[in-house]
Amino acid sequence: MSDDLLLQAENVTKVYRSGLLEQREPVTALKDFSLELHAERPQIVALAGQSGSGKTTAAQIALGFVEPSSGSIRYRGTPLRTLGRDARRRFRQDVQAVLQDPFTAFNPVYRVRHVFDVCVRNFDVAATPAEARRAVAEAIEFVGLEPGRVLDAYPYQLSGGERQRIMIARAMLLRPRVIVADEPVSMVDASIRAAILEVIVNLRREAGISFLYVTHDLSTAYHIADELLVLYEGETVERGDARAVIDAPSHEYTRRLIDAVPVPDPDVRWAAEVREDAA
Ligand SMILES: Nc1ncnc2c1ncn2[C@@H]1O[C@H](COP(=O)(O)OP(=O)(O)OP(=O)(O)O)[C@@H](O)[C@H]1O
Repeated sequence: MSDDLLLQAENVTKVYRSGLLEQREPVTALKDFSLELHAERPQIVALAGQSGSGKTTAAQIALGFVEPSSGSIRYRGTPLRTLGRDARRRFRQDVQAVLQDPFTAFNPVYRVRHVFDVCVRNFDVAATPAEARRAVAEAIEFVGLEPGRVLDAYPYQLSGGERQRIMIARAMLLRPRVIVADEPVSMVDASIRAAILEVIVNLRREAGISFLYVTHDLSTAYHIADELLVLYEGETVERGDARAVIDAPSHEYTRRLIDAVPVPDPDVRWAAEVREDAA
């Protein structure tokens, strides 16, 4: 196995079974799912599909939050299940999550500063407190916010888009190799969406961070993703270069997803420019 493989899902299937007291049929959320993210080749891989197609399940499995029913998920060649303490800690730092609703990631009683203090305390972020403060400020500036204002704010005093950017800055502070972003822009309006997608593209280009970008929206995948996987009822029905797949889909379901994209999209021209810049 190549050392270059940072994160690898191999024929992963997830079946949710009901609890002892419930009598529901088991649900196969993900079937034979495979994915490779390489350490030396940062990529934005989009995972698209309609609601219930298995995207979040795949993301949660990649993060180690959900156990596959079969198949394996490996971090630097070792199955997640068998990672030792130190390797698990590296995995926890290397593979970060940015989720759909950033509000749930904040503790409302603490100022935003607390999110970063916890990271600095628990992870290897900087050698000295002064260096840590500098790294926090740099991460916040990278996502287009002003450290002096946001660090002393309470989460409710920020907009949804600002909270989402704070979560990206938090992930960035840990210098991860992969960010799993599950619908990171679905709850923000179009102009903020454009700014957040630009941060994602810049992080790939400037910090070498790969993204597993979960979305139901093929238009954003078209503009920022290198590779696109389309899930339909848990099965991967398309896989390939994002633009090539969308320009010439081979599966009827992908064609329907493309038809569902609202046109004209005010983001389209902007996002095309971002992608060209990134190339
Ligand atoms: N914890 C769970 N227990 C039982 N079934 C689940 C669980 N989580 C997800 N499912 C089911 O698995 C299937 C895939 O769900 P999943 O959330 O992965 O899809 P999704 O594509 O992310 O959907 P959405 O876009 O609505 O979030 C759905 O049928 C869902 O109801």
